[in-house]
Amino acid sequence: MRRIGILGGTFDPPHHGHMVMAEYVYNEMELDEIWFIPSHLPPHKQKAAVSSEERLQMVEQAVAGNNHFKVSSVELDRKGKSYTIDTMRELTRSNKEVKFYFIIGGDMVASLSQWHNIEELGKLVQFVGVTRPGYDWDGKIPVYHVEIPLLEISSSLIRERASVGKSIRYLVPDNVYQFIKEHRLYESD
Ligand SMILES: Nc1ncnc2c1ncn2[C@@H]1O[C@H](COP(=O)(O)OP(=O)(O)OP(=O)(O)O)[C@@H](O)[C@H]1O
Ligand SMILES: O=C(O)c1ccc[n+]([C@@H]2O[C@H](COP(=O)([O-])O)[C@@H](O)[C@H]2O)c1
Repeated sequence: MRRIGILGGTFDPPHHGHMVMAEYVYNEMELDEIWFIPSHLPPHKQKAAVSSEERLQMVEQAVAGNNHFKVSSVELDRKGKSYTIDTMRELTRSNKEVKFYFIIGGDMVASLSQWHNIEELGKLVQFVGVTRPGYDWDGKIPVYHVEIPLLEISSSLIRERASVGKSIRYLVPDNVYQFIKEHRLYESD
């Protein structure tokens, strides 16, 4: 049975926090691949600042050169709100011989119980929470923990810095940095 990690996100833009968490979980959980899945409309967040197409292209740039990182456009193709249950129903139907691990940041672990159809989702995937040492979780849905070096990088930080003309170099993979500059993303008008 293949073991696939899923990293869903808005990726507005993708940054080194995403890359480190994906690589650590790949390594620590002995997975075969990690699939990055950009949301079309994030379920519990404001609409992304840039288009789905631009976010998809940035994620493709971010994973380029890593053979075990792949990108799936399943949520962008489905349109509408990107509930994880819909995505995982679709992926488990079309990948019978795969065990899926859904990777989330430590900040999301506590709100897991509010996810759409969480009971069913918990049967389709094994959740993996990427957390700081000592993070406690006593919810109903079991979550494996993988510790990563704490990286206080977020897409919001990057959007904020770019909008006031500050450098975002080294917060994102270099080709994502080049893409953002070329397309003048996140600049204020
Ligand atoms: N620096 C980080 N360390 C650990 N997990 C992270 C980090 N940044 C993002 N994540 C996790 O990656 C997943 C996708 O995140 P997302 O694309 O929404 O980026 P974000 O940086 O959290 O965005 P925003 O700042 O716009 O809210 C989520 O599960 C989130 O918790
Ligand atoms: O399905 C849900 O109810 C749900 C609620 C919150 C977040 N998620 C998923 O969690 C992933 C990270 O979310 P976000 O908001 O940080 O981009 C992304 O794949 C979302 O679709 C899913």
